[in-house]
Amino acid sequence: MDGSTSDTPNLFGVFDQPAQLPARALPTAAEGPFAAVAIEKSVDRALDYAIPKTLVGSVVVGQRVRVPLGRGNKPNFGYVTAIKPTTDYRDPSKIKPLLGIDDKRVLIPPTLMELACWMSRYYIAPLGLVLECIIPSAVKKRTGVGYITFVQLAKPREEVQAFLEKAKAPKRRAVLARLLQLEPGHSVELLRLAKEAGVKPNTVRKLAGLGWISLKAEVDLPGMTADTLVVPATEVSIALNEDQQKVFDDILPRLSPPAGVDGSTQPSPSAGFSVNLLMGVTGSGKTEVYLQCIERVLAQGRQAIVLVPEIALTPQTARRFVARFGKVAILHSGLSAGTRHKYWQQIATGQAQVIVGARSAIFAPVPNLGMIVVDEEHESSYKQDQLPRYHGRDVAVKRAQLEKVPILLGSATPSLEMYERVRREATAGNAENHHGGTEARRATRNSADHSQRHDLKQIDQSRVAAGAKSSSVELPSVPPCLRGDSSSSNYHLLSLPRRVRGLSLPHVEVIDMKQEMRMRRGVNLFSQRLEYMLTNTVAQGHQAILLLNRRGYSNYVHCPSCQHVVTCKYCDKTMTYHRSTGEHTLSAKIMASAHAGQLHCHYCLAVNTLPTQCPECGKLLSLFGLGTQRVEEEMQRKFPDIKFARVDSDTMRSAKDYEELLGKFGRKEIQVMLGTQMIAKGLDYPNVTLVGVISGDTALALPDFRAAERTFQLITQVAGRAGRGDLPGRVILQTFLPDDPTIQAAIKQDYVGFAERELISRKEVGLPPFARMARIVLRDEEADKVQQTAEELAGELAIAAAGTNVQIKGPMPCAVGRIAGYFRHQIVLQSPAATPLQRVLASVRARGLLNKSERIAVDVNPVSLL
Ligand SMILES: Nc1ncnc2c1ncn2[C@@H]1O[C@H](COP(=O)(O)OP(=O)(O)OP(=O)(O)O)[C@@H](O)[C@H]1O
Ligand SMILES: [Zn+2]
Repeated sequence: MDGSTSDTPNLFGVFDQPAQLPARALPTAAEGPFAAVAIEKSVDRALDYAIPKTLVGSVVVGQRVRVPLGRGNKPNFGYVTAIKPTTDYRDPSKIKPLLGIDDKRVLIPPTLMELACWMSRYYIAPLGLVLECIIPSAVKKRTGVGYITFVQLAKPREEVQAFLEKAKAPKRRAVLARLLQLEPGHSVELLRLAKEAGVKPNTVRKLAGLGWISLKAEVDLPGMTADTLVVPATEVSIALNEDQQKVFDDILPRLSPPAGVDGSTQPSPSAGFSVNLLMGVTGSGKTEVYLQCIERVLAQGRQAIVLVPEIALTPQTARRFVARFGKVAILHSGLSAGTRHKYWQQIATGQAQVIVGARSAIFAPVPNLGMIVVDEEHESSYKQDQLPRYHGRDVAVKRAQLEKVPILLGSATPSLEMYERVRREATAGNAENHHGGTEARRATRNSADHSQRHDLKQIDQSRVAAGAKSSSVELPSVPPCLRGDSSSSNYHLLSLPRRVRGLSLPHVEVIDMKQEMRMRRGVNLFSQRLEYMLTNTVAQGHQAILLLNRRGYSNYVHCPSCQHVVTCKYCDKTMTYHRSTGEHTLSAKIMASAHAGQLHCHYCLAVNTLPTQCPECGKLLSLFGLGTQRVEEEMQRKFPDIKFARVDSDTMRSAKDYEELLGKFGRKEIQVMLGTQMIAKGLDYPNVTLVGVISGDTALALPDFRAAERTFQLITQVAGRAGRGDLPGRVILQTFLPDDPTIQAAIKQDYVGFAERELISRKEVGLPPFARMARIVLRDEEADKVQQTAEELAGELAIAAAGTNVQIKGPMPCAVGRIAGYFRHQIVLQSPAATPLQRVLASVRARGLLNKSERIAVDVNPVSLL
């Protein structure tokens, strides 16, 4: 970054009235300094502009500016990424001057600028687009900002004095006389001046037209920042239990501020960047550990950012932060533009101490970051599925590294990427620095015996903290500079192997649905066991959660005579039947004509009516496959007295709907919630004693190498909702594949066992986390054309990859070969290491072959391969 940022005006300086230069007939300016500007549009590089004399010193890195672009010199917005004395342009005389500063504030502080540049490189996204995504549009548009007009004399005091002596107009005299009372060079608010002079504001303004005074509009900062953010904290810390305390003590030294921040001169040897993966079973009190770590950081006058997968789905978690700290900004999608801007301003001034939000909260411009927490780090909703296709968790790790602060990642089911990396780096760090890795390992094993559920045999547990004898003590004898790359020793695996208050994990009972089908007549969505348990649970006044990870009624409309399956006209996907609300059907396998409802495509959102007969042979159609609507129907029929609610994106239109529903569930007005993965996350209701998984298999068959991982995570997470109060929890897991190893691991809630097995098979076939992957999806309305373009691009990639260990796979049609009328082909790049892969992509990008367009999407570290 350029040194010129050091004299950056206060982040909240006044907004400039944009300095205007005529757009046409731009003077050329060969002299420096120059500003490199990333245009908001998708120009894939920063362009140099000359800084006009009048603006030298005012233009700084991170500001939003106006620049001419293209032949017509059309004004465009962009962000200053660097100030430089010279330019690399071959003909500097052709360089255009910058038109003006749009906003005097530094919208992108230096570290965020660095982060943006990294994202642009890493995720193959134009820098301007990355910056666009970092700054909320309400901030750019300055929504809700009030202005105050200030008045100042524009002529020498003597001249004003002389004028006063002869002028007749009493009102003007009053105004000018008042201004003369000010200290030279000072200004006064227009409204106040008018009032004090006993004139109308307009009278004052007229004096500006006559040249006597100058007016200057300044942002009403007090109005912007003084607000309701401060809510009195109502909750006090809970005393940590032994496991939590061990984890906390382990992290504590890494939470200390760098030297000087708290007046100390000695830097703590472990302060700075560290990655801490907290592997804690469901209900083990991870959130309490986050809260107490954050408390420390706030006490040092620093701020914390907390990422949660989706605010709307985790209102309980968000509330706990507010209850504990008060000055918390919760960035949820329901904020008005004005509030969003206000929050941004409050964050930037350090008034908001804790920022809680979904992935984009990682861009909060906090002035003095102390730590980052990523809750449920395994969640795929951290990945953005449009440009820039970043992963919020990975960007968070990068930001922590740039800011030299610790990051705490928590999950009961860590992503294999994170787990493998932390385990590897922690071990490497230990082996390198300790020479005692094995010893530490032995010590860990001896004392880790209480964690029966975590089969620790196979992993190198050298850094699992809880239950271990402080195994991840930092290594004071080795000065930081000798530790080599920080990544070798800054990774820590921490664990909370037990639930709080001695509660046990719920018992999981597996029901083989094949057998169930043989035993009972007809199609039964609920096994006898689940029916029994449900009745029993409700009879005892307890509550239940039922999971079915598919919405709609039936995902498979099929003709039993000719085997025709109804697919979307625009996608290679079966249509899902959605019953109209209020409609009832009488049996699961029923004539289509008895149904009223529509066919929905979950890919392109197309909606059709359900055909009355098979379009191929004219016979009657059947409905196959489960959806939440169908389970709802069966609930109504079998348990007419149970008060239950269906929770999926069709019934929950807004965050408010969901909050209301959770409120009812909390007050026990609802006995059973039936829903998609929406209800699998973070819910903490002590009265829930039963969790039913209607079909454990829905995600297993997806053509994606993460299918097993997703299945394991989902089952374990939803199982974790049971038995969080004093009563033990039970889980009924229905499956057609009771012997599948993933289902087996899920039954035992054995994360380590699952992870180790899955990692071995990923390693064998060279899939992430043992390979870096990038996926390029091309699309076109014409099948031939997309194939041809894909082949050309694959050819170029192959040339760029020659002599490297980057494999180019494809082009091949995507698993979903057509979406919304577009044919889709993909090319997958894979390499054992990240760098060569990045190099290949960079070289092809530099030739303009990956430019942003509707027809090509580059996804680095994709989370889905459909
Ligand atoms: N030391 C403690 N003693 C007693 N109760 C605790 C303690 N720590 C946390 N709790 C309580 O236990 C419950 C579960 O804690 P928390 O929600 O933090 O678990 P978690 O690990 O984040 O769960 P999950 O991952 O399943 O969402 C909460 O109600 C919390 O208040
Ligand atoms: Zn479709």
